[in-house]
Amino acid sequence: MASILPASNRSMISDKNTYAGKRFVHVKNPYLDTMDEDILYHLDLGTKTHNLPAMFGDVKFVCVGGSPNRMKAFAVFMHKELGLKGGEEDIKDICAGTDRYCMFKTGPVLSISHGMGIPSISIMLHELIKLLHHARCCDVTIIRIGTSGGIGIAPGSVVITDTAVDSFFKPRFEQVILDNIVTRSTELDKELAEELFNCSKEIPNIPTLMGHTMCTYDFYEGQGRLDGALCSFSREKKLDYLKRAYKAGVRNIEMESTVFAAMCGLCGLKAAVVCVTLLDRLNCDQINLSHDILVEYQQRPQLLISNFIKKQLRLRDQML
Ligand SMILES: O=P(O)(O)O[C@@H]1C[C@H](O)[C@@H](CO)O1
Ligand SMILES: O=c1cc[nH]c(=O)[nH]1
Repeated sequence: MASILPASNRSMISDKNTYAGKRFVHVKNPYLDTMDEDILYHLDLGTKTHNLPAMFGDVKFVCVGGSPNRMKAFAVFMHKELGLKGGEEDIKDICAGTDRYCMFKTGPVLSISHGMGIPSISIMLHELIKLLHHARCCDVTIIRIGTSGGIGIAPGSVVITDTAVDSFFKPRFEQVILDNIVTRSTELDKELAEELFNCSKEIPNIPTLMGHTMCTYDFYEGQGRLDGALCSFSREKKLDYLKRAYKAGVRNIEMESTVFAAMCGLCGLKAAVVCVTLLDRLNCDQINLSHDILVEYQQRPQLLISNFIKKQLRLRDQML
């Protein structure tokens, strides 16, 4: 594991990579220490080309989501909510040199898009975690704000994930490394999920619940949809699967939570997943919401997270 501390200080690091009460982001790769330069290719950033501690050292909250527009909208919203100087035009895409991901920073909040699915978010997370490590960030909370399909709950409900599970309803993420399958835990920060749930009680008219989130490798067959280009199962089999998922505690389905939980957990980031549901999969497969409703639903997790961040910052100020 690479360390940002001089060797003489390493005995002061606890198991959780804390130092003098601070929780640092850690990487678990001995080769990183031996590299003269680290190019974060898909973010268009690097340790020699950018002063990462100066650019990102104050980051305390990282919010990620699939869509670039949603993550830009979230950064603009946070900027206003935090009462920071300057307007929307000042919030620029830090990764503009690449069209793989978008990244916006406002005060201590970083907002990044990750595209769709496990491979896409995984590449982004490798580079983001290295970025936070190189920038010497500490006490970082990371939250995925996404969309999902609900099971047995009203569309527009917000699900705070207590456990991310795979398609077999198991709390694990299987990563193929060389020709081995490595199984990693998908445990999320329970305290953070509880805090978010308590925060949601202060926001009227947005039904919010805690439940398991199932993460799949595909939107269509992988989520038991009958409306893809391919479908090899019956309506009865689909409903039987989704009802078994519900019985196992699954309340929504998306495509990133297991790898997100696994990677953030291994690297010392406090992580949560908060997704709005766009439909009830027990009733339908197609998303037929109007544009306005879709936009409003996507703002629901943003509203909750912005309230949470403001609360945390107020608490921190009181403690200083
Ligand atoms: O964060 P988003 O809304 O992209 O999350 C879900 C899971 C997939 O990436 C995508 C499928 O529509 O939405
Ligand atoms: O049904 C849905 C809706 C959004 N995202 C998903 O992964 N599934």
